[in-house]
Amino acid sequence: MANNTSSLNLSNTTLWMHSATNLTIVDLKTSYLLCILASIVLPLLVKFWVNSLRKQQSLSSLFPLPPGPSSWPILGSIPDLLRNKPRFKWILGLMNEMNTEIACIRLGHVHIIPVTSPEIAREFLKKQDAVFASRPITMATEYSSRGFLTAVVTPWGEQWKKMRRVVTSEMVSHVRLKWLLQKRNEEADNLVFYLHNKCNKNSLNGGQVFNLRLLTRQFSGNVIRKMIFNKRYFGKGRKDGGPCIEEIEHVNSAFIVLYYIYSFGIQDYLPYLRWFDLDGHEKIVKRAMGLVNKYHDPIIEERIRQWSNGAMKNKLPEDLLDVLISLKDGHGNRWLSTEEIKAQIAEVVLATVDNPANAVEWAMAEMINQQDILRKAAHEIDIVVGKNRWVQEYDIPKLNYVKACAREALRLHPIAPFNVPHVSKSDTVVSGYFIPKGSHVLLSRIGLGRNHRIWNEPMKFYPERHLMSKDGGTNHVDLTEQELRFISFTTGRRGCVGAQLGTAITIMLLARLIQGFDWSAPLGESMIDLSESCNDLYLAKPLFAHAKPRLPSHIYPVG
Ligand code: HEM
Repeated sequence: MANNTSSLNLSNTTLWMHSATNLTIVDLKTSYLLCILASIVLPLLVKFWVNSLRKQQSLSSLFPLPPGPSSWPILGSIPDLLRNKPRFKWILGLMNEMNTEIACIRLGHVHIIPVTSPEIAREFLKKQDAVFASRPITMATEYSSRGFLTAVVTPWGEQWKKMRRVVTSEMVSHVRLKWLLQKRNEEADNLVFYLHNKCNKNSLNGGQVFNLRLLTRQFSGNVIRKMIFNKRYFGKGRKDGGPCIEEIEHVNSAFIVLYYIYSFGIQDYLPYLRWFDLDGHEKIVKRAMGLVNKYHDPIIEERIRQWSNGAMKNKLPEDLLDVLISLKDGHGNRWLSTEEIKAQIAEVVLATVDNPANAVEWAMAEMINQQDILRKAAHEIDIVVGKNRWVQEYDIPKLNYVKACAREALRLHPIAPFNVPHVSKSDTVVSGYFIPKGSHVLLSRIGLGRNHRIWNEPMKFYPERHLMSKDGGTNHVDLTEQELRFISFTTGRRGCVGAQLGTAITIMLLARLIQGFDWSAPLGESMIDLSESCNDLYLAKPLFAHAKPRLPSHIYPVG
């Protein structure tokens, strides 16, 4: 037994020794391999690190920052920003003084890069689009997006990708827009019904004077409310199709938020001062966003309850809110949280109301002063559509001149001084200038659209400029401008996803106004005053104009 045991022990020991030897050999081999690998990889890593460090150093030492004003330590040019209002005019004034189409203004720790040249704009948004595909973190956008849950203002990352996908495929895709066409048609019909009704009731020289700022903003608001909530009115509504106090407050609040988004608030450049709300922006934005949400949130919460308690079990989605609630992830759970739904709906309302309303208000003001342009647009509609039916979205491809008028309004009278900011994700060089990581690139909408180098007589409202092609032929016109000679929907990773809907709302609004009515300055005024507001780019005074029906009365919708 003992022998057996010892032989067993012996064999165990031998086995152990064998495996130990094997292990040692394996260990040795592994270490050897690791050493070889390390000796190859480590130097490579170090070289890569040194190179990228050198590249960073060399970028900033080889290339200058774009020209800009001298600035204070820590504060940068914030004292000048505080002294000069409106802030966008001060920036453009500086660029004019320095005779430059790209500049660098340091505000706190942020480099602001304003651009007025389409060639340089294309370098940012086309050539180096991937580098400039983020957005800044600001006080106002934090409120408008409920902490960066949405597609427009959220910095680059997974949340932005998710919500951009939601908006693109579930809210404004071709299929969705076709599905919701009837709702948009109802609002286009309601517009001419409301105007015609008013003209008949209180006729003044065969027509009536209207506030076109109110009309255009309400039309855009009505369309998006119908598409999202399947309703025009939040409250009881009005039989004549006009807005009630709730809808006016809703759209006005949206415009207030839009005004303060990216408006150079001090807290965005010196975040530790946010608590003091030095320029009062936070209080205003919080209140206005609260008013927008006051109308949306109860409807959204109630609808989510209906979907979860089975009340909608056998129903099909009727509007975009239903669509968002019923989206499912790979496990059959709701894909969007309640916060995401609320945030994205509010953002789509903001994204929809401003550009179409402002472009049409300005286009109408310019065209009323140049009646030959108005007549030409009306003539085009008469030829394409006739006088026995209303213009429809399917007519839009054929309404080249009407589209040229809207395009000209977007070029000459943009709603905002700058495009939505693009933030750089790394150091880079553009147009021979060093652009540090984290810079805010601001394409100037008026700097581009009114650039003398690009446009003949840039301050003239002249739709024909969009019809003539370089070879003397006629262009097919649409509202997009990929070459960034002015800003409409821009291009690239952060470009607008709502171009089709935006075009439909803008052109239907403009075309229905022109088709249904003859427009002139109110009685007693020979011309519309085209002065621009001192603080922004709106018409200084809302456009009031006289409308007179121009189609046979049986064509106008009733009730
Ligand atoms: C005439 C109407 C419109 C105009 C002129 C317009 C213009 C713009 C512009 C200039 C941008 C910023 C692009 C950039 O950062 O380079 C933008 C972004 C965006 N727009 Fe529009 N827009 C219009 C209508 C709409 C509508 C109706 C929607 C509907 C959902 C929409 C959704 C968006 C979204 C989601 C973005 C952000 C894309 C991103 O950051 O990834 N827009 N739009």
